[in-house]
Amino acid sequence: MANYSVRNQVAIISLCSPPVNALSSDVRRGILDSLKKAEQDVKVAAIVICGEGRTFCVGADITEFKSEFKTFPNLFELVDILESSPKPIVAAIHGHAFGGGLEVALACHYRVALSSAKLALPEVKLGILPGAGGTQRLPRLIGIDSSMQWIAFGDEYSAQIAANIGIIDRIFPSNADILESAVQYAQSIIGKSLINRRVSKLPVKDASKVSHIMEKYKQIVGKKSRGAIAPMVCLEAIKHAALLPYVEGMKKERMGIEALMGSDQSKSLIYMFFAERQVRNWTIPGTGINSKNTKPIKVEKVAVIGLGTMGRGIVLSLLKAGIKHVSVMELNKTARENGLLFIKNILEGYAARGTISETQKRSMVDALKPVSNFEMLKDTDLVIEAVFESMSIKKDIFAKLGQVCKPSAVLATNTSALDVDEIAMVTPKPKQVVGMHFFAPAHVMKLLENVRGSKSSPQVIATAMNMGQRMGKVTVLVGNCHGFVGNRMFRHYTVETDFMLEEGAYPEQVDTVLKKFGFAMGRYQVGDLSGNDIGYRMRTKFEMTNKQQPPGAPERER
Ligand SMILES: CCCCCC/C=C/CC(=O)SCCNC(=O)CCNC(=O)[C@H](O)C(C)(C)COP(=O)(O)OP(=O)(O)OC[C@H]1O[C@@H](n2cnc3c(N)ncnc32)[C@H](O)[C@@H]1OP(=O)(O)O
Repeated sequence: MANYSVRNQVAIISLCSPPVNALSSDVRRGILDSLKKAEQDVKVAAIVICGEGRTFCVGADITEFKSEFKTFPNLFELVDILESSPKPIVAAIHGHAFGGGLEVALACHYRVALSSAKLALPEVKLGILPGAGGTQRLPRLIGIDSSMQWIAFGDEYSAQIAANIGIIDRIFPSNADILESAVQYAQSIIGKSLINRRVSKLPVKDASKVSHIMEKYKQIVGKKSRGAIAPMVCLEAIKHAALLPYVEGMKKERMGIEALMGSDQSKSLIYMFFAERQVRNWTIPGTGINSKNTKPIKVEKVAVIGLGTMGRGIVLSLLKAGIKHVSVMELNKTARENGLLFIKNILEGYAARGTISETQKRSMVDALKPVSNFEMLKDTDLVIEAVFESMSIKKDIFAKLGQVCKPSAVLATNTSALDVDEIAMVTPKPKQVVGMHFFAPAHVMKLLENVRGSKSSPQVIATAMNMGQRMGKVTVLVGNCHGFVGNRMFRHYTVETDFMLEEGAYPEQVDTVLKKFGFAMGRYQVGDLSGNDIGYRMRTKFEMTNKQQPPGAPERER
């Protein structure tokens, strides 16, 4: 839905569809009806489109994709109607202008934004392309090169970056009133010609270089998005913006979206989008305890024990999450020095690439606190143990943590398969113990499996879940069983690939096929990265007939 009002010659069309103002058929209809009112009202000289609540607009309503093409106006039609309005339209952006939301803004004649706003055309992450003129308007505004960067990878950009390259006309401070600022801006452009403000009418500045730019992005996409169809279709559609008039380019864009919408890849990515959100709503089966009724413990000081492959990545994830005090404990001098050097080098790399500023890098390095004994962890809020996958070593560490840590401290183990309850029992407060199973490399991989022990308290679970979300991880709560969920799934995959080795394939041949199929890494590369010894230990424990597993051994042991 959209609300309509008029203030000092400016009509205000405010999208009102909580929580994120997705462009459902009702919202599109509401915009169109309001636009007609504004166009017919002789007292209205300019129009502002804004979003109510936390955001401008996150794009098409993904839940309505199936009927997207059927209802009038679809997004594709709406953007052209907006752009051809005889009265100037200003998009007032706060929060997010994503996907169709940004396409609506591109169809407006001016765009203003709060400095805190984020912009993106992330459709490629749903296996589709920006199907409402995004592939045709963006190149006319910022050129082919930048458009390919924005559209083929779907990343979000700050309003400031968008202003630097010409998408945003005016930035307001993050604490400004976006509507008030936009109305004033709209008043300042009343009476100005719209000739150069209709983006579809603009030429594409770097059109002559399209073949060269296309080749460059084909190479990058081929490497970065191996196996994905949508990025290549996006590049093709953008190429047409350089080669064809707008109307013809739009026909090509339409062919692209029709081919991608409903494809297996798109269906899977959309499933993943909703699944990633669904897991935030965790629950403890049969108890009524859930994410809505349980508060996490406040976590300011975190410690990581062990600076091997996993510990380093976990430390980096915590630093990136903005934790200002990260104690690191590694008793082996060489491992400690190597680990700290690795962390600092990665932070240097982020700063060099502009992912973080120099100031952020310095504050992350300052947050690192090497510690040499357990006593120094006594006021830590959350300890994440990430040492060698051995029950006896972990029990030894948790017994010590149980003695020195404050009673409210959450004690987490990064075990990938061991029994969290067995580890918890060596501490005086097993309810404080939980599993936090990261995947290597932990600063890159988005999945975090939090393991609920039989004694873990709801607050402790909420704290682990909250910390995972603070780190930007897709955080899933799972039960305590051998291999939890991730490794139980992975096991079936490894069994099949191992059969292939038995049948004569080399590990690198198996990996090559998997990577060609689209996997980021081959199965045997993953083994090398995580350590094949971990798999060996897990298999030994898994074995139903080995000495440790007499007949009748409990299910979790099997
Ligand atoms: C004939 C031509 C037809 C063309 C049609 C095709 C054109 C498509 C163009 C598009 O616009 S496709 C959609 C592009 N937009 C996106 O992909 C954005 C998706 N959303 C996000 O990435 C995030 O929501 C956000 C914008 C970064 C905000 O993140 P935040 O963490 O703040 O909120 P969430 O928890 O993710 O979302 C809250 C709530 O809203 C639901 N939701 C978000 N986006 C959409 C959406 N586009 N459609 C429907 N629902 C959406 C989300 O599922 C959450 O719901 P919940 O029930 O609270 O879990």
